[in-house]
Amino acid sequence: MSLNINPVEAFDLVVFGITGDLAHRKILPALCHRFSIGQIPKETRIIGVARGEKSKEQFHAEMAEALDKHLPKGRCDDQCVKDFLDCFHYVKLDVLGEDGWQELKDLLNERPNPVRAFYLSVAPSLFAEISVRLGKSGIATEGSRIVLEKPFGHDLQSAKDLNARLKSCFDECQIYRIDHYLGKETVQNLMALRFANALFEPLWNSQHIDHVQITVAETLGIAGRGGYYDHAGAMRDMVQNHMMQVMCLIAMEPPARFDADSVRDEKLKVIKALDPLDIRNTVRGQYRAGNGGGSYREEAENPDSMTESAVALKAAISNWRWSGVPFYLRTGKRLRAHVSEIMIKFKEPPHNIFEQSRPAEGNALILRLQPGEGITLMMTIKEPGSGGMRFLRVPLDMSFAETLGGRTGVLGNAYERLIMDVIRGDQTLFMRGDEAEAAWAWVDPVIAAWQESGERPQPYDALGSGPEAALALMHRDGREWREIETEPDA
Ligand SMILES: NC(=O)C1=CN([C@@H]2O[C@H](COP(=O)(O)OP(=O)(O)OC[C@H]3O[C@@H](n4cnc5c(N)ncnc54)[C@H](OP(=O)(O)O)[C@@H]3O)[C@@H](O)[C@H]2O)C=CC1
Ligand SMILES: O=C1O[C@H](COP(=O)(O)O)[C@@H](O)[C@H](O)[C@H]1O
Repeated sequence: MSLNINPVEAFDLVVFGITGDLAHRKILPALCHRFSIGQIPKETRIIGVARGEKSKEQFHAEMAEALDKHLPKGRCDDQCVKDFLDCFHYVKLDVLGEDGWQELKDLLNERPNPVRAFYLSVAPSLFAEISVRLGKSGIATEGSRIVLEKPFGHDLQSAKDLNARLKSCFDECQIYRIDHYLGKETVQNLMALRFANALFEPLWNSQHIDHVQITVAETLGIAGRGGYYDHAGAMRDMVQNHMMQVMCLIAMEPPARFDADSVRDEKLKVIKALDPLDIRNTVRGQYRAGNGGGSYREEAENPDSMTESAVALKAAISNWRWSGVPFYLRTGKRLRAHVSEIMIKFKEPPHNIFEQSRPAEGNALILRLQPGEGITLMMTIKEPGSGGMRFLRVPLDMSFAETLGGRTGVLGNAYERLIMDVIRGDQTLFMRGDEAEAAWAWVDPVIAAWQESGERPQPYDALGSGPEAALALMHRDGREWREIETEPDA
């Protein structure tokens, strides 16, 4: 199969926070890979910004080291890395100070490329300050794009304040709020599955679907990120953004077109149709030492922490399509497997003609986000050779790696797709400001209720199955979570 990589025009990308973890682990490898496959022209300029003094040679050496560490082997040979580094410039600039801004402006204006983008890979507390400075100094020109990392605010009020400050300098069409889950192949495939196939859409409603499960389980803990995480917790870190975005893509009505506003309008309608979360339909957990793993509180260096490292909840969407179909969401750190998946559980056949042997369960459609991206349809078939009609549940399995062969290798991480979308000016896979606010409006009251309750999150064993109460959340509805298959962490 041939690769469909459309080259973009040369662009100028300023990365604030070029020395940071995210820039090294995700942004640089993403750009380097797209450069190596010829999508990014060599006239592109990548301008790194941070506070340290660095010579050009030192900066290039640091970037080369980061690539050596984080770029998957075989993605780009030495000559290609060398050519890629020729795109790099460095500006020493403390975004809270006055120095360096003019140098950045002069560099950008020296021989400007048609597209100018600013990637804010710095602490969220700096987002508003940087965007206002870019706007007021004229460094951000008409049509410039600004990319904001997550978290977008800490609650509804802070998200509104940030939106207001951003919009004082940028139009909404210039603002790209990253949610890297939207860049994952299977998440995009969810839209292809629903809207490029006629098969599923007629079944995609409360008449045929019993319930939906969304699982994001991680084996990683919070070591090294405790400062941020202990003030956030799983609800803010994962549910308000990634999981709600995935839920929206499952639940939204077909947009009229696959363009930014059509898709985002439909997602927003889903968020607005969510019933307020009842605290009794939520579970929060915090891992304790177990199975050789340390406790959350040790990792957070906060012996009294009340922050949740796991959440499970039952959501209800009050509209014609989804009335009576629960959406169960669960996420947690330090669980026994690293798995992200969606399960659409269909209802059992309405009438059983096999009176002696009823198939145990209805069909299930499973979309695996990671690892081993793919789609599985659980079917019921007749057990071969058995006397009479006895049934087996078997998978109709499609692994992207097997089906698409070499083509999946070229995809790289979710950031690649999203960064290239910024350069192309396509906002479809980015959150709009009103979506981010609506998502906060949904989770804020539960976070407040948890805090008011004064109750400790339920302890669960590190590297175990998660809080017991999450199982009970399902059992009391006569349902079960899909078993998480243990696979080595990616
Ligand atoms: N790391 C991750 O896995 C993820 C990160 N994010 C988000 O990405 C953003 C960056 O995170 P991360 O890379 O982990 O953070 P780091 O702390 O590793 O990096 C922060 C960067 O900001 C720079 N910086 C800090 N203060 C200033 C300043 N006053 N002026 C100029 N530059 C400054 C630092 O450079 P220096 O100190 O050299 O000046 C450094 O390059 C955050 O918003 C985070 O929430 C989102 C999802 C995942
Ligand atoms: O944004 C975040 O996502 C990661 C999980 O991302 P994944 O692509 O590895 O599934 C999570 O670990 C982190 O806490 C959160 O900030």
